[in-house]
Amino acid sequence: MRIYKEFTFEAAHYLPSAPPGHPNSRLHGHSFRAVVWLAGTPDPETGLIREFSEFRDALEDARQALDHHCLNEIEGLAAPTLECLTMWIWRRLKNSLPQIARVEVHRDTCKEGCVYEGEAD
Ligand SMILES: Nc1nc2c(c(=O)[nH]1)N=C([C@H](O)[C@H](O)COP(=O)(O)OP(=O)(O)OP(=O)(O)O)CN2
Ligand SMILES: [Zn+2]
Repeated sequence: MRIYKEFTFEAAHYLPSAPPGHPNSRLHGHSFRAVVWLAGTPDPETGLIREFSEFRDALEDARQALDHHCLNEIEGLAAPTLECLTMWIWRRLKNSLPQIARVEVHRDTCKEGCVYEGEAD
């Protein structure tokens, strides 16, 4: 069984891998929507996999680290693609949310996103 919670953030970035003069090589901004999934079995006494207020507090740490920042300046995000963002969020949260099972990052205005389920960890 899985539960999920979302958070959104606005951030700037540029892609160092883009050729000089390409729009992606210049600083620009996006609205992002992250969805974090936890997997587990409900505790037989509480009925909870994880209390949602604790879940929200853990996500708030990641949200504050990302929101209204230039992603390239954040340690571990020198190449701030959706792929790297999903892994960064996973690693940021795995200690506070050990049941983490899936991280999605969506860029809804561009109709694109990325899903990470811990393959590289
Ligand atoms: N595999 C990936 N490819 C690209 C990524 C990525 O994270 N993973 N990121 C980008 C850039 O961030 C680029 O800004 C996204 O551009 P694009 O998909 O063209 O989206 P829009 O320009 O339409 O977005 P707007 O917010 O409407 O400007 C490129 N490739
Ligand atoms: Zn971009």
